[in-house]
Amino acid sequence: MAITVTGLSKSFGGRPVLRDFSARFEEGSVSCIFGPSGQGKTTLLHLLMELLAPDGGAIEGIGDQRIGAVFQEDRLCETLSVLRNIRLVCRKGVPDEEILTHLQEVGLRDSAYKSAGELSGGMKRRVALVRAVIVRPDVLLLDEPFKGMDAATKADAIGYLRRRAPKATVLLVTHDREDAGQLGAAQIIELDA
Ligand SMILES: Nc1ncnc2c1ncn2[C@@H]1O[C@H](COP(=O)(O)OP(=O)(O)OP(=O)(O)O)[C@@H](O)[C@H]1O
Repeated sequence: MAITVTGLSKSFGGRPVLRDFSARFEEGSVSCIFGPSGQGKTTLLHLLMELLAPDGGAIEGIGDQRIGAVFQEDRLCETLSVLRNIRLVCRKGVPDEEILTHLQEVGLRDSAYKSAGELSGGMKRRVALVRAVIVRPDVLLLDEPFKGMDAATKADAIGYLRRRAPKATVLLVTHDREDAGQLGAAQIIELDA
């Protein structure tokens, strides 16, 4: 189902962050969201996830869909192993082997039994990406998911995303213009003042 956003507005402490923002995200499409720091990219994702309420406007088409998210922060349980972090979002009965296969695809199989807190920044991002993708989401909301990854690791992560979530509606917040081409983005949204 397509997601439609109409006339969305949000202010914090009287300062407008989003003003009359409208967009349509077609089912199964990739949209990249660019814009300088502080222009409301993360806020937009939080509104779509209903972590924030808008001051005005409407969001339609997302309510019944399964959402996977990579937040701007990793939001991992640092003392739990990588495997356990991912298991937290999986249904009962998902075998370890399935989780390990996902981890292998992003180059993390050898880190499966390490505590999340021991990983580098780019490794944590990949764990967060697997955690978002493994639930087979209809909608993927990704806030700078490739932060801290070198070019080769990022290429692997993009390949993983395209292979494992080919039908998801993807909204990707990024500062890297090349991501749009690599992900075959159908739409580019510029948020700026
Ligand atoms: N919960 C909040 N309370 C108060 N102000 C907030 C809150 N969330 C965001 N803001 C403010 O809203 C503005 C937009 O923040 P947001 O994180 O959406 O920007 P962004 O475009 O994602 O930036 P960046 O590229 O730096 O991640 C910022 O000025 C931020 O300080």
